[in-house]
Amino acid sequence: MRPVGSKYLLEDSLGRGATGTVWRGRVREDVAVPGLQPGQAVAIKVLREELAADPDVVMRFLRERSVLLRLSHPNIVRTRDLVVEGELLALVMDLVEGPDLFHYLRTNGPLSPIAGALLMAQVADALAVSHADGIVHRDLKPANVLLATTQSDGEERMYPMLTDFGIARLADSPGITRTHEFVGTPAYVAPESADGRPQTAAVDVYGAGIMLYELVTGRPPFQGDGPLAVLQAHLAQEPERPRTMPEPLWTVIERCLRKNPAERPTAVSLAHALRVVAAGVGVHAAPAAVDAALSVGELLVTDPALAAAAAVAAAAATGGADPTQVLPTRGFDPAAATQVMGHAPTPGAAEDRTQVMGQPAAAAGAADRTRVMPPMPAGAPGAPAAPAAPETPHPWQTQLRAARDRNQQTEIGYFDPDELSRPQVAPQPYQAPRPGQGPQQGPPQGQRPGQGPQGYGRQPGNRAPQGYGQQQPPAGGRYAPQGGHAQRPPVAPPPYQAQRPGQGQGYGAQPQGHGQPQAYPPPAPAPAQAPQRRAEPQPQRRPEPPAPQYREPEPREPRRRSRNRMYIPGLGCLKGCLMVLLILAIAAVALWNFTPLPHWWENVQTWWGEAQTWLSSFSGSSH
Ligand SMILES: Nc1ncnc2c1ncn2[C@@H]1O[C@H](COP(=O)(O)OP(=O)(O)OP(=O)(O)O)[C@@H](O)[C@H]1O
Repeated sequence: MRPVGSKYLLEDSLGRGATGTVWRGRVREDVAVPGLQPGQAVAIKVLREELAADPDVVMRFLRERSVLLRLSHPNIVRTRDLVVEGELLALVMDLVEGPDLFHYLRTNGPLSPIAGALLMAQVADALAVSHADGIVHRDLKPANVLLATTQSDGEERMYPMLTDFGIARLADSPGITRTHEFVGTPAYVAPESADGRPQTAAVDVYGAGIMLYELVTGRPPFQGDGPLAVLQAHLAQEPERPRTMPEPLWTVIERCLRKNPAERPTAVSLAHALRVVAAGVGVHAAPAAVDAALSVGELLVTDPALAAAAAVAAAAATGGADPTQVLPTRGFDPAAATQVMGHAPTPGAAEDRTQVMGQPAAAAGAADRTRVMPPMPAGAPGAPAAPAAPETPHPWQTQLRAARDRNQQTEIGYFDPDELSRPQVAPQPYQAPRPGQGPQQGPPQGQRPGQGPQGYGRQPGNRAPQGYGQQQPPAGGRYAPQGGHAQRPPVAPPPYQAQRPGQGQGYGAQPQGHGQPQAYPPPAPAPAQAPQRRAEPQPQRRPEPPAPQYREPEPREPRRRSRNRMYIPGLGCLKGCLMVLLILAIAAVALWNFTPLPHWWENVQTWWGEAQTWLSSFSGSSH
């Protein structure tokens, strides 16, 4: 066991992320740590050496120590200690024995709308508490939600615990991420983060919206063939409502995914709204609950401070007001949050920001997991006309790339400066499933099967194309979110699914006339493109075989000679012969000296002499 600092021992590695390695550890038996028992098991995140070596990160680490330590909520993994010793920075956290949501989804597939809403309601609770304390998570994603287990009524139940609070902020050091870079996870990155605007609590709400979408559909709403395309989509594309998404849930998601941060709901109202949705979309929902769910939009309250800030920003854009005033000051400390983003609203940074904002930073984008975005290259659309200097990869980027190689969850976004000037292929919109095909079956258009980001595009084989009716509650019904929902029955499909004619077998299989009102009209049809394409099938043209082309025979490689300049023809053979002769000579000497051969030779000579004598005497007597 390796010691960490003077109080902890590392046991085994639990996993490695972009910012460090998480270890299962233990408090030393002979020390006292407030809130922890001697010998207690803990999780220790040892930050990467590059972070520990950065004075800016160390300073921030120390400065935020008290904030991180006091952040306490049932759905937040508690940080117990921060270790700063020599070249080592580590966070000591409560150990959560359970999978993270990323791996859970990969193994079990998407959640039902009710389970997804209830799970995210608890995540939103955690966000509300942290936002009230001035902490923006900034890297919300399934990998940062651990599923803890608790016993209730003799049954194991799972509930989410948000981890990695403040890590993205710690890692975002000017010394590590240069101008125009950010630490984040592209699939979950808010548009304002993507283009370098100040990041407020609204970035977490955006991340929550992406996660919610992913939880119930199995894939994030914005995808693309690479980081650039994904970030572009965040900035420019509107999310598509999947056909099977219940309307109230879609209302919530759509509001969270607004491009304008001021239009997103607060985390508090999000948590409340999600519980209302969960109560009103089930087949057994009471009519009043169904009505409440349909009016969920009214519960989603925006932050007036953000709205005011947006107004100031708009004024600044037109009249040149001080953009630093854009930041809201209520509820959390956005200035602090912004200052550590590497896009601080200092005059210099503001200049930088203008440059970044001109960039379709989507264009600078990334596809997944924690990623450090490289600086915006000169020559990109909107970039200042600066002399293009070849950039060597920042050590942090190299480290992150290595981390990506080790851990699928982490990717680094390098992009070729030329790539920015090339038009990006926008990801195809959500393609409606064919009749009889499940809403989530198969990857989106333009994506090969099994190619979905982090494998989410792939649906587990146990989910036939039957809509939510096929979706199991997590852990085979084990997941029962806290807060009075623990005893909910397994999720059943919402009424509208059961009553839709002409759908896959799952719909027909639902009991009819169960006394529930049809809560929601069928969702709006899928984008016009897809049905049109199906309704008017174009004659498929067979691709013409390529014309046979004459290919020059490749010149033969010159024969390789030995490095020995003196080449004697036949020397190889001669050497072999000499070797054989030598071996034969040695064998002959050995035979002569170490066998009775000389004696036999003497006998042979004697017999030969006798034979000659006998022959001569025989011939003499015959004459
Ligand atoms: N408190 C904890 N208790 C138990 N396991 C944990 C804890 N914190 C993290 N882990 C596990 O450690 C592994 C690495 O966590 P980490 O946060 O470094 O990874 P990540 O979120 O995938 O990476 P990153 O966000 O840096 O890209 C994950 O598999 C996670 O489940």
